[in-house]
Amino acid sequence: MSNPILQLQNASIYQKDNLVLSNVNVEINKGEFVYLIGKTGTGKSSFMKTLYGDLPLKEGDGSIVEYDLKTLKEKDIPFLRRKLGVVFQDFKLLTDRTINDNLLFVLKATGWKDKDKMNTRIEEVLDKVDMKTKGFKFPHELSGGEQQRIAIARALLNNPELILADEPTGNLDPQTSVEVMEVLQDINKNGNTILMATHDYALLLKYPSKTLKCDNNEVYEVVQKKR
Ligand SMILES: Nc1ncnc2c1ncn2[C@@H]1O[C@H](COP(=O)(O)OP(=O)(O)OP(=O)(O)O)[C@@H](O)[C@H]1O
Repeated sequence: MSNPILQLQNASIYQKDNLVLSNVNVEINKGEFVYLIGKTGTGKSSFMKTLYGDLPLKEGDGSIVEYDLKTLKEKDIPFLRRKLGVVFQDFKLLTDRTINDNLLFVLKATGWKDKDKMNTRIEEVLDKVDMKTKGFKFPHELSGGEQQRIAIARALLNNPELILADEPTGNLDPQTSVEVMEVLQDINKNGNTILMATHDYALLLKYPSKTLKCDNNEVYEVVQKKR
């Protein structure tokens, strides 16, 4: 039985008054790994931003992790983001504190209070991305691939129902991209649903999965050829 975690119907995606994508009909079910591809400027980031409440959904209908995007209020956004894990191309780690303190910052900001529980959760997520021994380091002491693994760990802290990854391998070399992708694949196999925007076609070929394409102001599902 399908169990949509994300549903858009006749949605239009705007950047201010500019229509970026129209008539978007997309459904993502629990447990899926879905790519969002398309040339630069075709609207991948705008699509993602609409999903995490950074751009308003002005036309059409949309629901994500049980939030109605059409009626989403400013005050709902922090709560929506707690049910989403968002991963960016440029990692967005806080440079003035250690990895452990980066993760602690997010836990405190999202309402965690118990110190032991917070430390346990930090260990758990670092373990999931194979970075358990690196918590004491500062971001600049880690490689790009390691920083991205930390960003994925941070996204996992609150057990998100959906992970939105916008070009997570965009700043990484091909070998490191594969390593980060392996982490995302493992997380998906453990039950997390992932939507990943990318223009890395090598990854698509290596890890084939459901693919949505932005092109010509539309989003449609690509049927991958069997090789
Ligand atoms: N802040 C903004 N204000 C106005 N227009 C914007 C803004 N950001 C992006 N756009 C426009 O919206 C369109 C889609 O951009 P978007 O960043 O979503 O594309 P993208 O597919 O993610 O590209 P890339 O792969 O380069 O990140 C482009 O025409 C872009 O110029």
